[in-house]
Amino acid sequence: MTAFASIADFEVALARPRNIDGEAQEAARARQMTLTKPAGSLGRLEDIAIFFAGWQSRARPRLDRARAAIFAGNHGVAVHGVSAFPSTVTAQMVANFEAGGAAINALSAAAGLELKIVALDLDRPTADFTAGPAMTPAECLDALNAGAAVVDERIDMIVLGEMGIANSTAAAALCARSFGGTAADWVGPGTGIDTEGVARKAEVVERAVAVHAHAGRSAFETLRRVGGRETAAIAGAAVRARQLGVPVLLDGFICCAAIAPLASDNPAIADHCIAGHCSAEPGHVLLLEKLGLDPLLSLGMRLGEGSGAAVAAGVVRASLAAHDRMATFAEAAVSASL
Ligand SMILES: O=C(O)c1ccc[n+]([C@@H]2O[C@H](COP(=O)([O-])O)[C@@H](O)[C@H]2O)c1
Ligand SMILES: Cc1cc2nc[nH]c2cc1C
Repeated sequence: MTAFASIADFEVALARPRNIDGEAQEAARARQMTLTKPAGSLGRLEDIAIFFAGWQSRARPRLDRARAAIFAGNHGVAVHGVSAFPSTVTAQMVANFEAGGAAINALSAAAGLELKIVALDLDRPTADFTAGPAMTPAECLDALNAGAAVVDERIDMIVLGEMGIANSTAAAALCARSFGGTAADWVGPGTGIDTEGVARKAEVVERAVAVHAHAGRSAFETLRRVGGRETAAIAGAAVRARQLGVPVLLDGFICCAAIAPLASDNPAIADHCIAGHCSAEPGHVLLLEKLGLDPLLSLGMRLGEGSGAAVAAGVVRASLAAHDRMATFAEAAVSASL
């Protein structure tokens, strides 16, 4: 069954998101105060446990089933020489994911995540968005639903990631259309293009913003005009996760750029999301600020494929383990104060 039967269905889900369970959140906050440590001494680990409690509606949240979903797509905009790699690498890397040889295979296994790879019509790249919309409405709705399909109510967390040659150009265009600023604010080296390449990329993004300036600015229109199938899928997965109360861990610049159009429609839409890390792609700092997200890690990573979020999943696991397994002052007969 598809999550979003129509564009209107998706728009309702975006406009009327589920709220956090304040009672579960309060119960988790109260439990934190009873654990054998000075209050607040586990820093952000305490906040993460309270956040998970609120979204999972459980005072002692769990991470028994956590899933990483990596979406892959190809991009017509690649014809402008905006990536250091050819588009054929997208399918080659998907084969590598499936064979178990990529960074995400090692990192998701290390973090105890179930890994799901979703290749989205790789032999049918999106249209070049400097000439017209990247996707038809039907194609974009299909991609949103492909994303939504990886989320179900039995999972305790969804980690989102992507793979797609040239998608850092699409990501920059999504950010520029969602949050304004100049193309130069949002472009960077991606897979490793040189200064000249970055300038070319900025021109491509500027042209895209101009070509679509007349069009509606809804999240759906932005996702379909200048995004890719994998970024639409990430947006669909995030909105579906919100409907089901499943916390989301976001990866790097491209993954967060998929949320930008949603947040420009509804600034509260990323409230159930945690940014796993801050990527080395320069636009990510500004994007995180616009999304109101404070990344868990900053390791200079810029790989994508969910890798930074998978590393951050280890921090989430640590947070929930401490919250669940620590003794209380009463249980351990430790004096709680002077
Ligand atoms: O996650 C990031 O912040 C990130 C930063 C730079 C590059 N990437 C990855 O590199 C690809 C996009 O880079 P490019 O140069 O082909 O646009 C895509 O497969 C992404 O997963 C990812
Ligand atoms: C090799 C390679 C691996 C990737 N993983 C995510 N994006 C990527 C881009 C390239 C080029």
